[in-house]
Amino acid sequence: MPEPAPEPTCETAPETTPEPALELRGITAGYDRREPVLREVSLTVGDGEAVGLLGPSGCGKSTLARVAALLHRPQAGTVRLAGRPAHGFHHRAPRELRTTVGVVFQQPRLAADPRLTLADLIAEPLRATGRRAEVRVRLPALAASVGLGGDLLARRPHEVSDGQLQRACLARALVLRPRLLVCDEMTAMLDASTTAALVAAVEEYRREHGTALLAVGHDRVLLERWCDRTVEFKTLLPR
Ligand SMILES: Nc1ncnc2c1ncn2[C@@H]1O[C@H](COP(=O)(O)OP(=O)(O)OP(=O)(O)O)[C@@H](O)[C@H]1O
Repeated sequence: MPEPAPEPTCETAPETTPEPALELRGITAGYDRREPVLREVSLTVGDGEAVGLLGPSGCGKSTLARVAALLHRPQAGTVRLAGRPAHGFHHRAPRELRTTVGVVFQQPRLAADPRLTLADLIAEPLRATGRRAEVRVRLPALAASVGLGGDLLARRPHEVSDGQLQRACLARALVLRPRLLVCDEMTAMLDASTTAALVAAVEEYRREHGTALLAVGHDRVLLERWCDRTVEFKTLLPR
């Protein structure tokens, strides 16, 4: 006779919901303390979730993206990354918090150091965080996953197209395996086929690593296809 299955007990561990990748609460931020661009804005991106942020030009989407990426300090409000507070630091947030977010901007030529080869551009965050040994292991696969191969990696930004440079910027944003990727108009300067290739590369990466995404843009059709949900900037303001 087989042993009867044990009765379930109420001591079974409760199911835990993972912390959201990003929680912004009551964010007030801008460039002039008297006239903030963002006033008490709140936004949550769940663990592994993809959220598209839409809104009219100048409403503050990029400012919000920069707050989420810990590149712009808010005047008020709280920022949590994967449940950990990332606000209120005297200088800037510690490195292990900053590296939980990767960011890609609209204009790769403004974001990329013109002196570095694409290989060095992608690998630099690994070197800067003392993980030099991982460069040889991780770089070829990551570069290939964003569609960069052959001699492109040995070229400098002025020797490649905007699309190729943006692929390198995407790989750089992913090289430390962030929990959250922020794409601020990542494809705004690119043609349809390069846009499709970059979005596919992000999606492939997210499928493999469960990375959450905050994608800022104007292209509603693209963001609705790409993301789990889209939000209008105005809905993030207090009611
Ligand atoms: N570095 C800065 N210094 C001063 N003002 C800035 C700076 N960056 C942005 N602003 C201003 O903040 C406001 C919001 O800009 P932001 O770029 O966040 O808007 P956006 O919604 O992303 O716009 P777009 O869709 O056109 O990119 C604008 O009025 C802009 O002029």
